[in-house]
Order: sequence, then structure tokens, then C-alpha cells
Amino acid sequence: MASVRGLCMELGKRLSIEGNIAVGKSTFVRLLKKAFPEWHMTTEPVSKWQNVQAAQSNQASSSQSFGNLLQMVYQEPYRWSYTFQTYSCLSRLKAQLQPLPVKPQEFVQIFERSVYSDRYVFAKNLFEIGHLTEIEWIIYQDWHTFLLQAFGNRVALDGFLYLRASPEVCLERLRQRARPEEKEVQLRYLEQLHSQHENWLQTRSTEIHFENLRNVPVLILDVAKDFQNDTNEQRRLVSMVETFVKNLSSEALP
Ligand SMILES: Nc1ncnc2c1ncn2[C@@H]1O[C@H](COP(=O)(O)OP(=O)(O)O)[C@@H](O)[C@H]1O
Ligand SMILES: Nc1nc2c(ncn2[C@H]2C[C@H](O)[C@@H](COP(=O)(O)O)O2)c(=O)[nH]1
Repeated sequence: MASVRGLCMELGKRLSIEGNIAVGKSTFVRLLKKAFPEWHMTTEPVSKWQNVQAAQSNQASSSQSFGNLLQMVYQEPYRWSYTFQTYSCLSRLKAQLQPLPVKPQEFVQIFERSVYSDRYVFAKNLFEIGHLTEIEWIIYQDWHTFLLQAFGNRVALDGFLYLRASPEVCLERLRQRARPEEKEVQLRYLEQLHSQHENWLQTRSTEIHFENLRNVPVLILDVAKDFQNDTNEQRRLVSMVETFVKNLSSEALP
């Protein structure tokens, strides 16, 4: 069924790849891009968080960095978690609203994380572990709900690809990747984020505040195995995604 977004009738399908830190999302995006070159991939803007610049800065000052917010939030989570969530959610919202360079009537767009995991995984967890105060959490939810309701179908997703692996596997991969900002990340934090992902996407027990998000189909992909060098495993995962996307029906007409 076609869906209407903005003024055009489109048959596009928008999905988000979700999963714990270092589970393999970016690696999987590259694998999907190789398998489906016509799909549009939008990666998580981590580099923006590592090098915060003024939004509408002119050419002269555009290279000025105002700091590495990713490092700051890991070093002083009480001080910077709210600021980080506002910036990460804004960058995700911009990414999800960004029109495609060329939009054929039928297209597939894959985002790496979403404005939904920003809230239902990270911000929710930061409140629960005390790095967001109650008033910060209330304010975050207020503008998050207002913005997403205002943008409606333009930020709606047709499906989630949940890359699932144990916190221990993610920690191993996190250490292997050796991102400087993450050197103090402990297993406990990955266990908390794993639990948030499981409640949201596996048991679906997390309270959801958006009608069109509640029943979005989720494809759970077990990525504990090393698929980087295993073409059979790559084929298995890609085939699962291909079937899942084919069976997605774009959201019903409003
Ligand atoms: N299936 C896998 N098996 C083994 N290592 C993996 C796998 N997927 C990713 N990696 C490695 O784990 C690290 C994190 O992967 P990455 O794709 O950056 O994760 P994410 O984007 O989820 O943070 C990288 O060093 C990557 O090479
Ligand atoms: N506090 C938050 N941290 C976040 C959020 N989204 C991502 N991140 C961190 C986690 C990693 O250190 C890094 C990139 O994530 P990967 O899973 O791609 O490694 O950014 C967030 O919303 N809040």
C-alpha cells in the first residue's frame, strides 16, 4: 500500500538499524550497501558529536570546534548527558528529515539508529541510572513528543533491524575498535543498554508514546557470529533483510 509523506505519493520504505554500542551496525550498513547499492544509507553522525561546530557558521569559522561532546559525556555524564541527548536527537532528526538526493517512487532508506532509540534506549537509560535528573527527563520527553508529533509521518519508520549480541560480545568489539572516548566504558553500561534494547524491541514492554511506532515490525538479527569474514553468514543475514523489506507494507494511508 502506498504511503503519503509530504505532498507526494511514495512507495518508500524507511528502516533503522538498532543495537548496542559496537554490536556491528556500521559494519552491517557497509554489508547491506554492497548487497543493495541502490539503497540509501544514513550513518550515525558520531563525527559531529566528536567535533561540535556552530550550525550555520560561515566559511571562515566553519572549522572552529567547540569540543568533543562524546568525550565530554563519557568523562562527566552528570554534567553533559542532557546536552548530549539534545544534540544527538537533533542530529538524528535532521538526518531523518533530510530529503534523498534523488527519490525514485520506490526506495529503501536505512538509518543507523533513530530519534526513537535516542529516547527509548539512551535517554531513558541515563535517567534510570541517574545521569539525567528528573526535571531533565521530563523536559526531554516534552520536546521529543512535541517535535515528533509535529513532524508526523516524515519521521515515521516502516521497520527496525535489531542487531543483537550479548553485552560481552559488544564489549569485546568495543575494545577491538578502540575508540578513544570509550576506553572507560564498562560491561555494566552495555548490560543496561542491552536491557533497554530488549525491552523496546524484543519483549516490547517499553512504554511507547507514538501510535505509529507501537506496531512497527522488528527483524531480530543475531550477529554474535563473526560475519565480517564469513560469506555464508553474510548471505544468511542479507537474505533475511531482503525478505523482511519485501514483506514490509508501507504505513497505511493516514
Ligand atoms: N560480526 C562481527 N564479528 C566480529 N567483529 C565485528 C563484527 N561486526 C563488527 N565487528 C567489529 O566490531 C567493532 C565495532 O563494529 P561497528 O560496526 O563499528 O559497530 P557499531 O557501528 O554498532 O558501533 C569493529 O572493530 C568491527 O570491525
Ligand atoms: N549518551 C549517549 N551516547 C550515545 C547515543 N547514541 C550513541 N551514543 C554513543 C555510543 C557510542 O560511544 C557512540 C557511537 O555509537 P555506536 O553504537 O555507533 O558505537 O556514541 C545517545 O543517544 N546517547
